[in-house]
Amino acid sequence: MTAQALTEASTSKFVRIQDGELDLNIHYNDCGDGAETVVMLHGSGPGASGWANFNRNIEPLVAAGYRVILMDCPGWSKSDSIVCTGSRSDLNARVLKGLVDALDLDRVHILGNSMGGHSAVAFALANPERVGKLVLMGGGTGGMSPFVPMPSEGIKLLQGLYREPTIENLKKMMNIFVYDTSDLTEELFQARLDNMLNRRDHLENFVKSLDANPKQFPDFSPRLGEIKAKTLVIWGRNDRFVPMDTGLRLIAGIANSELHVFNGCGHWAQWEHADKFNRMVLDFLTH
Ligand SMILES: O=C(O)CCC(=O)/C=C/C=C(\O)C(=O)O
Repeated sequence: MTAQALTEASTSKFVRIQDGELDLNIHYNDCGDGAETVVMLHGSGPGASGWANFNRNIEPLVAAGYRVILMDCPGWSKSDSIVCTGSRSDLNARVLKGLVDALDLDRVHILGNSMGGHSAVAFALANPERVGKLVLMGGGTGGMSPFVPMPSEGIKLLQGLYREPTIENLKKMMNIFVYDTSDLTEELFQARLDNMLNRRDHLENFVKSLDANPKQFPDFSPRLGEIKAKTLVIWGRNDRFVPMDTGLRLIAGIANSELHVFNGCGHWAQWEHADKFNRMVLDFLTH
């Protein structure tokens, strides 16, 4: 498949993951056919999906010869819905293990945004032999910040949007989500709202999950030293969702890691600074 031919519809696939009490139909996009695979894991905002989070990053990686898999976590997009009362990071990691087993992939690089970063770290802790390199943007572990009151202003707006999914609340959240809001078109807002409202079960289950367990993303700080994978941590200097000092905790814990901070960048580095981000990731994966 050529990079130009990639669309959400033409790459859309499903897999059934059965593991203990889990029995879930999981949606993913399968792009390119390179020998090395990069899995991309999206964030936890309402209406998020692999395609929505990474649409500016897929083609450059496919063109460079990677197979790119976008997994929609349980509770998002076309994947089955779920109420999660424990660690959502570990739940996503279990589902990803099911997916890489089903696709017969021995080892994958994982690129995770926010919740996707938390889930990538959970996967690396549980399955170290299955991980090539890690790229963590605006996430990697939950936990408190010594500098920013938690939940952060962005996370409060995100949770408010789950409880009251209106276009006004969506705009309030998106307007502090990215640093430069000029790329946030009415079309983008509408597409995101449609994604959200198409799956009210996801919205309701997220709220039930939060009510049952407000700490969906545990603090992995004490275990970060176990991660041997080469890791690139990327943050936005102006991130108002997951504070930048989380990135410092990650590089303090993961020995083989480095941190890049984008100036003029909110919580969506891979979208806000896509060209430089893509070059940086390709360089990191190749060397
Ligand atoms: O609460 C956390 O630590 C994670 C928050 C998070 O995952 C937010 C992500 C939002 C998006 O990536 C999105 O809406 O696209």
